[in-house]
Amino acid sequence: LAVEHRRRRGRHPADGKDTQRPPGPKAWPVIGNLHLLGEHSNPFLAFTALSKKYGDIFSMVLGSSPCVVVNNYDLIKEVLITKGSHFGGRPDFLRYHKLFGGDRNNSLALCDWSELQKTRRQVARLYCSPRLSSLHYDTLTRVAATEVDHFLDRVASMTATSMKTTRAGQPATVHIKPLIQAACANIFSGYMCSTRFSYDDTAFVHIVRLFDEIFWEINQGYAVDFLPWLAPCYRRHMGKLSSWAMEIRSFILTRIMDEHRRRLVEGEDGELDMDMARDFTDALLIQLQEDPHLEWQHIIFELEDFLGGHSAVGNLTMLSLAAVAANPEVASRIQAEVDSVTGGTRTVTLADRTDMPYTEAAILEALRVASSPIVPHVATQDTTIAGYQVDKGTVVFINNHELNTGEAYWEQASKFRPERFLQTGKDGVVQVVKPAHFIPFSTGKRTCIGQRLVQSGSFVLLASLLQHYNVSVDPKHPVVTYTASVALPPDTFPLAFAPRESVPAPA
Ligand code: HEM
Repeated sequence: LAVEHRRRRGRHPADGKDTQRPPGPKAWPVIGNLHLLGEHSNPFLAFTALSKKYGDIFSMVLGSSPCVVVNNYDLIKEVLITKGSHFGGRPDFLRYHKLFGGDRNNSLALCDWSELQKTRRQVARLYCSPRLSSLHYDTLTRVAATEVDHFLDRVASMTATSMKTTRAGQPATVHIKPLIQAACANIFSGYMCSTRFSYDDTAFVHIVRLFDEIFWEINQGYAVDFLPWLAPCYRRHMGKLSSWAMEIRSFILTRIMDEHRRRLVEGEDGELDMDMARDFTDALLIQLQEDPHLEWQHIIFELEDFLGGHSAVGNLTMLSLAAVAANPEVASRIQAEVDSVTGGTRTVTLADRTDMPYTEAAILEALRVASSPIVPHVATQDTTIAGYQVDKGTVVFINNHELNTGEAYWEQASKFRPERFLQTGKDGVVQVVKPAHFIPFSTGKRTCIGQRLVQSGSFVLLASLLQHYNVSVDPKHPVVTYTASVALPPDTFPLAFAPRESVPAPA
């Protein structure tokens, strides 16, 4: 009752006048409005339905947590940009702590905003947002090219094996997702840690699988997030999360960190400086020496966090591939683009990306349709949105699903149409243009750091696959995707592959 009462009226933090809280459904004892989310297959569909009744900003109570949901672009901008500094916190979900050694502040994405996070973010940005034509971008291009060769070799052998059991002339059914995940993991570890693992290295394959399990897991919503007293019922589940994360950390320590430390820190007598950093891992170790506020566990978790980003890229690549397989005209246009850029004489590389706007647009379209959620923000002070009072500690949900799929924002929103992101300039050059309301990586002070890596990794894998194969949906294995999620389960649908004729053999 107290929550309900506080929710209805309050004092404006700045001027002390009575200010209205956003309208919203009446909360039940104990569960608040959680049941309303259960009425739809996905919370974002529930948000959109509730916004029709209560307006574009409304409040609700989940368990005992006061929440506000914003549903249009202007309100979203107010939260993320104009008042970004009022909404820099993250919710305190038990699962988030379990994944990061008992403290979610070990994770850059799930921590509350602080000076320490600002410093960690600066180094991460340098490596994880490599600028075009920078040395880091050159390294990424080289690493990705090496990986694509290994990847295509393995796809060729998987396709050949599958074809032995397929009728002549039929495409091969291939469970491609684990291989895509492994290739992405290698692009990330090659770029961030100067280390590549064999696809036959069972410990590596296992860790890639665990990362994918965690990515799927972190994209689910659980009642225990808002009803922490349910924790005893989730004990086994939480234990599983902790043990996955511990296994990953131990792999990173023994297979990556130890070598870097031996080479860099223990091998040097004098001062270390950033110029000596060969890669992101070195940079973290040097930062640890330089910054008294940083501790060993911070950099281990940071590396784990960023290496784990490969899972998101792999899932997006798989979704893009599935969307292209289901839309053969899109596949043909990508193939025409890649053939024209490479002249059919070499395998596509990351350097071709700027000349392949249609392929880039297809990946953006996959991102739009998938509509990956923006991590909830939390008000770090008493403040307002659109004049409504919002108390410190309120969880703010950003309904970007409406932004990505609403008819108000997109023509033929339900269709997969990459060309919606293309514009021909006066000089006749076709360019990728993103409307301002398209913010798949969010915007403002907590915007995604990994977007360049995302676009690079998914581009090079999607383009090289389509360069060498016609990919289609296997009628026996329909494509199943999930609303408002870029995540697919680790065991997901296979796709059908038929080698194209007259394309260059992988090096
Ligand atoms: C499909 C791929 C990805 C999508 C759609 C995506 C999207 C997002 C979104 C929506 C946020 C939340 C921003 C906010 O709360 O306002 C975020 C945060 C973040 N992302 Fe990504 N991301 C992807 C991949 C990656 C990768 C590959 C990395 C790292 C290599 C990464 C690193 C981060 C970090 C560190 C944050 C937290 C920033 C902060 O809270 O200060 N992301 N991402």
